Amino acid sequence: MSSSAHFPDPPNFQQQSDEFISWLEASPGVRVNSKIVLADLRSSGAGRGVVARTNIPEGEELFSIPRSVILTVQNSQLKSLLAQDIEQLGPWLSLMLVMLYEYLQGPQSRWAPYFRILPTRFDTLMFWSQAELQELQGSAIVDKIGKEAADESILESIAPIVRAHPDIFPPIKGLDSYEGEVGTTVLLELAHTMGSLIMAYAFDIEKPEDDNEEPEDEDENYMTDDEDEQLPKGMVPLADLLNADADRNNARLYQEEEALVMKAIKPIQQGEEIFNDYGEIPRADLLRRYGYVTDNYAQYDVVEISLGDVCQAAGLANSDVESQPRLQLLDEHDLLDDGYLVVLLTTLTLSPEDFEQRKSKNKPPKPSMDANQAGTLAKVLQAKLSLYGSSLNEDVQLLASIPPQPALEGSARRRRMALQVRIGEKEVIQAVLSMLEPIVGGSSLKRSANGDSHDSRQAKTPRF
Ligand SMILES: C[S@@+](CC[C@H](N)C(=O)[O-])C[C@H]1O[C@@H](n2cnc3c(N)ncnc32)[C@H](O)[C@@H]1O
Repeated sequence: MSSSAHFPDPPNFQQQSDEFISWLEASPGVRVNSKIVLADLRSSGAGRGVVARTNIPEGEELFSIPRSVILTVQNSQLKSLLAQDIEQLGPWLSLMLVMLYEYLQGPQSRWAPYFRILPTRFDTLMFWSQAELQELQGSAIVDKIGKEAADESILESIAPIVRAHPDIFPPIKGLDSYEGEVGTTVLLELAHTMGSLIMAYAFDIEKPEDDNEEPEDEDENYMTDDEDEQLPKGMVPLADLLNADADRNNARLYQEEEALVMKAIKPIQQGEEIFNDYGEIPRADLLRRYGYVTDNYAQYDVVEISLGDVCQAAGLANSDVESQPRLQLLDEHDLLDDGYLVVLLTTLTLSPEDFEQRKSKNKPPKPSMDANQAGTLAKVLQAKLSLYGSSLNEDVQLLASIPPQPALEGSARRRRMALQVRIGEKEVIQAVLSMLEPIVGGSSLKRSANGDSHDSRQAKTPRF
């Protein structure tokens, strides 16, 4: 993670980096280009990162990690120690169990020098207290954290295996067992640490023969339900020490037959940081998955609108498809999914006569955005704005009074990041309200529910 407090032994930071690189380079088949260095970027709040020592041309290999060096279910000894097939737990939980095992092996683990440089504390939302999460009140991200579901999965699938094999999963120092209240709390903490490492560091590992196939787009949650569909995950040493930037990324990991190879995808200048890409994700998701926020990603911020939000603004009693004929009509035509907001608004704002006509022909209306639909959407957005505990103007002023992120620790850092997320989402809302205003006409949109005049912030391109 970003700041020094997230690393277990900050005074030995550089030494641990050096030991890690020595260990890696001594592993059979590993190649590390001498033009790169593992750098200490704590002063800019980015933990470790990889930097170019000299100019690197486009296409040059930066490092190559044989598949046998990746921390995976396949490569760990654990599978030979347990009778059951741990792969059946799915990609998340199986790797979590394997990482728990390797972590508890301490210096005996094949990956011990790797574990020593991985963070043990996280700013991902899974670790925020209720009071800290309060700062994100109004943001849809709070409902995506999935802490309770993750706890349940760990207790159901991981805990019984760990508890049944104290020889394989020894209790950490000072603990008798992973039974009872204290044991369970410690086990959950350890499992979440591994889960968070997987979320922020692991790669989906394609099978060699799948080289040309695009990996599935998943990972929405900390642990998703459709695990059968997912690729196995693995911790790829060094590849996961690249920080990320959606615009400035200059390297990519290629999954080859025998090894995973990081290559420059642009010419890289001496002293430049080498970035991977986590994709164009909103800052709320950056915070949830990776525990940091950067202004570069402000352009990807979104505001999420649920079916329920739209139905409520349109005056429907509920958003139950069975009991709402208008929703039923859309559902029959597969138009209730994401991406059909305008046709939803059009259907919900049809007059009763027009709707009856459409229904009798079993034909949804063509999407349109006149004053009616725009007014309903504006209502949705104003209702969203009213959910946040503060106005955009208040947030902007507050942010201006707080020091930049690298100077902050703990709750202060989290508060600042939540503020950035809130501001981003409210700016999207305000930008859309501004676009709707000429369509709706009149003065109904002049002022948002929180008292922000929305003509001040129009830089954002709204995305839904
Ligand atoms: C895959 S790791 C990268 C290595 C990490 N910096 C470290 O020291 O272990 C991902 C984590 O690095 C941090 N990170 C990645 N990209 C960043 C960036 N552009 N700025 C700041 N921190 C970043 C976040 O804490 C994220 O969870």
